[in-house]
Amino acid sequence: MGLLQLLKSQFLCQLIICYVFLASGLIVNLLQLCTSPLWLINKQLARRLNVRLAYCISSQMVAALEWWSGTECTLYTDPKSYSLYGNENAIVVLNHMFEIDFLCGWTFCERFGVLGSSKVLAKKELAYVPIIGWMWYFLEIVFCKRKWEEDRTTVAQSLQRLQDYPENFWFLLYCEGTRFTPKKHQISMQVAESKGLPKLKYHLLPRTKGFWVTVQNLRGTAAAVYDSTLNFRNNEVPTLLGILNGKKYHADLYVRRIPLELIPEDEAECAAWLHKLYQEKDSFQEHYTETGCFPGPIVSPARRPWSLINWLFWSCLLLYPLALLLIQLISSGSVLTIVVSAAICYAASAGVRWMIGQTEINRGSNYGNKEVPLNKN
Ligand SMILES: CC/C=C\C/C=C\C/C=C\C/C=C\C/C=C\C/C=C\CCC(=O)SCCNC(=O)CCNC(=O)[C@H](O)C(C)(C)COP(=O)(O)OP(=O)(O)OC[C@H]1O[C@@H](n2cnc3c(N)ncnc32)[C@H](O)[C@@H]1OP(=O)(O)O
Ligand SMILES: CCCCCCCCCCCCCCCCCC(=O)OC[C@@H](O)COP(=O)(O)O
Repeated sequence: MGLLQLLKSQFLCQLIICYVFLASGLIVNLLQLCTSPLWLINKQLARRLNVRLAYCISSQMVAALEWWSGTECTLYTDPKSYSLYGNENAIVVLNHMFEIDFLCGWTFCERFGVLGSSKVLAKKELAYVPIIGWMWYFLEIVFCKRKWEEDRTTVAQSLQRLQDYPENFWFLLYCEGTRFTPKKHQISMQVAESKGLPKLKYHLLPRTKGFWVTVQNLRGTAAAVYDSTLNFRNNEVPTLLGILNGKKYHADLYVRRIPLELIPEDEAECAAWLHKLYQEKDSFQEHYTETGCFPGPIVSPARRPWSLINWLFWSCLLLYPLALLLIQLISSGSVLTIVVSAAICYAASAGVRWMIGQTEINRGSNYGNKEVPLNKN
């Protein structure tokens, strides 16, 4: 292990990264709250401000991936589509198998200049995660309860609000609805069988309603669907804790641009289209497993310095007062003050650990885990 790698694996370094993230995140959340009155006066300006404020938070996680862990992200795509990425609104359909797939998605958003405005159809539980969830509230992220009866109107309404969004955005949709586990896979394949659909090896059966409602409500707003399939080299199982430890991974992303006009308007036809798309995605994963690459030319965008610059800015701003505070604390000699400060540090690190836990598959939800009564055709 090299010296730099040893440094990266030190708990103190990780503590500093988490402290900067936590302190700057709460400051940004507060600034976002301060933009509330502006929404009534100049909504578009409030949105633009929030895009930049959100960038301050999400780009720190991107910096951890790109600059701290040195993880490489390779893009396989058609060079003709490449020039459109970042210059139009798009719906991104991504497989949901890895704990850091959202972070790899964010990395590509950063490289194409849409990180601050990127959106997702997220489960409601994530709205309550401090910093990220609160930041999302001001970014007009679309939340769902994964109960169609309740979601059908709320999701459509939230999507309609994006029709006059002033910045280009990518709207991420994990059509599988939950992360891949062997049990969820087995149950969803029973559903596939009951519907007479071919079995998938690497994906759960996609839920089609969210996709249909998104396409219908973003017609005229988004230009295309970016069908994206992600995998990691050498059968790696990447984690956020691994990233914080400075572990380097290598992600490969295969993206196909599909103009929105090619997607059927009728709900049943749109569902069938999505099922076919997932069968194709499954074949790309099979190709990856067999050959170690995706079928397509590599056109990788380089990482940009902005996420690192943002992180250095917040570090300079927040580490100096922390150092002063520590010196004062030690020189005060008060046992009570030291014990209270240690308790605050402990509570903060437990909070961060809980947030990291939100990304862990073995702490995931039970959605898709319940056997459903099947009507065999
Ligand atoms: C150039 C570079 C390109 C790309 C870069 C990549 C990405 C970057 C882009 C953007 C980044 C932005 C942000 C990223 C940051 C963070 C993201 C973080 C995480 C958030 C992710 C989540 O929270 S995922 C969970 C929430 N989302 C979803 O669930 C979406 C999918 N779900 C749906 O669409 C659902 O339909 C629903 C949620 C709208 C409604 O849920 P409900 O449960 O009510 O579903 P259904 O009505 O669909 O279910 C009933 C039907 O499903 C059948 N069924 C039953 N059991 C199963 C089963 N186990 N598997 C499959 N199907 C099942 C059942 O038979 C019913 O069938 P019908 O025929 O009646 O439909
Ligand atoms: C600079 C770096 C500092 C890092 C330290 C702080 C880390 C804080 C991390 C907060 C992350 C919170 C946002 C998480 C997004 C999680 C995405 C995700 O994968 O959600 C799962 C859902 O899709 C499906 O849920 P399940 O049904 O599988 O259950």
